[in-house]
Order: sequence, then C-alpha cells, then structure tokens
Amino acid sequence: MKINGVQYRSVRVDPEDNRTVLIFDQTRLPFSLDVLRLTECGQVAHAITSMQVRGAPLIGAVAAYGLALALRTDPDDVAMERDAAMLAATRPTAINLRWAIDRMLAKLRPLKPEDRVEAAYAEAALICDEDVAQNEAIGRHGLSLIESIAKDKKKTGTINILTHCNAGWIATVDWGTALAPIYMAHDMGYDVHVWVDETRPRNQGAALTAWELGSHGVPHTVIVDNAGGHLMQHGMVDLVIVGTDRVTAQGDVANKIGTYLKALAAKDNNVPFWVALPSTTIDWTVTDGVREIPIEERAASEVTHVAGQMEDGLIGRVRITPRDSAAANPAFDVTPARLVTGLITERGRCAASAAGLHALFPEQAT
Ligand SMILES: CSC[C@@H](O)[C@@H](O)C(=O)COP(=O)(O)O
Repeated sequence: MKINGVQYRSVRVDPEDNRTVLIFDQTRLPFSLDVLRLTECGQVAHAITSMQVRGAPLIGAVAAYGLALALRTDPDDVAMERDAAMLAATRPTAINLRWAIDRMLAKLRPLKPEDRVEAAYAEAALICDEDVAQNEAIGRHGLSLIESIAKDKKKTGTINILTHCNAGWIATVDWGTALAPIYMAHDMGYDVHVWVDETRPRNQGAALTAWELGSHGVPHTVIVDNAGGHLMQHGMVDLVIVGTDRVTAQGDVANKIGTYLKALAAKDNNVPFWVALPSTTIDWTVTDGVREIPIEERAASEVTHVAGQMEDGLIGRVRITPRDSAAANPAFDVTPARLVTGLITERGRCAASAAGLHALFPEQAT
C-alpha cells in the first residue's frame, strides 16, 4: 500500500542490518506515522499487547519475526519453546497468532540450534509474502462481489459499504482483508463510499481505517458505532464487509466488539453481510464460536478514557466516565454463521457453513 506515493508493508526487516524488525506504531496514528525498531523478542511481545501492532494477520507475522529475534539470543530447544509460548499468549482471540507460531516451530524444531536464526527469518518472510498474496486474492474475490452489486443497483449511484474496526493494510502485511476489495473497486473507477464505524473503545475505525482510506483517496465518512442500523433502515448501506480474528469450522465469526450488532441490523434490513479472511484465520478445531472462542478482556481504562490529539498537538488521553464507575471491556464478539451472508477467502467466496468452507478447503474435510 502506498503512503504519499511510497510503497510500504506493515512489517519488514531493516535492509541495513537484515535483523531489526520495523513496524508502524499504530497507537500514534492518524496523527503521526512513526516507525518502531524492534530488536528483541520482549519488544515484539510488548508491541502486540499494547497494540502498537494489531490486526489478526499482522500480529501473526510480527510474532513470527519475534521468534527469529528470540533465537538470536538463545536458539536452544528450551528457550525456543518458552519464547514461542510467551509470544503466542500475547493476545488470545486472533488465531493467526497461534497459527504463525505453530508454523514457525514446525519448521524450526527439526533444525540444529545454530541453523535456526536464518531459517526463522526466512520462514517469517514467507509468512509475510503469503499474507500479501492471500489478501490480494481476497481483494479480487471481493471485487467481483462489489461489481455484481453495482450491476444489481442498475443505476450509476454510489456503492455504500459499511465496515467495522480496521481490516485494512495496516492490520495485515499489505492490502488488508475487508478493505482489499474496496481499494480494488476504487482503483477500477467504481464509485465506492465507505461508512467507517469509529469502533470504540480504541477507535480503530476512526483512527486507522479513516486514515488508510484517506491516504488512498477512497471517499469515506466516519460514523459513531450506533449509527449503522439507522443508515441501513434508510437504504444507505448496500453492503457490509468486515474482517475477522477467528472463524470456526462451521462459519461463526469472531471480530471486534460490536460486529455482532451490525450483523443483526444487516439481517433485519436485508443488507448483505460479508466477512473477509485469509485461511490462516480459520480455526478448524472449533465449531461453536460463542462457546469456544476465547474473548480478550482488555483494560477498563480503554473504556473510561479516550485517546486523541489535544489542541496543543500532543497526543493524550482524557477521562469520560465518573471516577467511581466500573467499566468492562470485552474486545471481541462472535457473530453466528446464520447472520453471515458469506465468507470471502483467498480461494473464493463461500457460505458461512461447514459445507461452504469444506467446498473451498476440501483438504480440511474429515
Ligand atoms: C484483517 S484484520 C481482522 C481483524 O483482526 C480486525 O477486524 C480486528 O478486529 C482487529 O482487532 P484489534 O483488537 O484491533 O487487533
């Protein structure tokens, strides 16, 4: 994805030393585009827990590099297993994190310790390249969906797409999942406009999705999280596309808190509700998302306070609740498959069901 004409990936290795891992500090966006230099595994773990990096595919890719950094310090079996377990535990809901660590370990365990660092960097780079290719394919499969909606509208009106949270290029290595089809449609000249849910409490929509879309020139409007139902009732949303942190084998979808309410409103108003994901986000070991997917509980301070830019230009946080009020902060919810119109994957689109997923991924059928 380009910022001011320059091509970037959301994670890369510094070509100066072939060692340091470079990320954008997402806690500073949209006000400041700061690059963080990660040289130790502990810094990577901190970047993931503090959400300097976030988004399911990206935290998997960055954790893979985190293991490469850990191996530089100690490549022996015990240390590798310990550091891998520590990285995998940094956030619980996105399955891509565990998937990436498991893939790294499968590659590294059979190797002699002295061969592991180089192999780890190479495997992490492969994970990144594959993520970019998968997201580009998701973009193409989602694009044809937008094209068919444009034809169905039978008028040259704007195609209004609502999205929640941030499932754009900054949540992946490049392209994004939910936003990839939107970027492609925009680039092809389709008149797309995006309703951007602000996505309290951390405002990934207002801060990140709006910044991304703006950087790419895609028309968009930021709305409060509760506006979507109203817009759907008034025919102002043609399509919802969101990303996801974990999809079950029967098509239930975990995503940022509030996604479920958007799916309910979409169902009530016959608005198509699509979920975009690389297959690395599918957890084939679970079926019932509401019962089985662990939901991250984050700090109450994310609810009681809001971060933003002060009048003096500094980024700060202000309290918005009474000091004595308790606050709860479940970070994700699960949208049952029955509310999902379909899934957009790198292999094509399918129904959110075991049959739909198995048709695209027959190697997973038991
Ligand atoms: C392509 S990213 C898909 C999801 O990871 C995204 O929608 C999301 O919910 C991210 O949550 P976050 O808590 O910001 O990491």
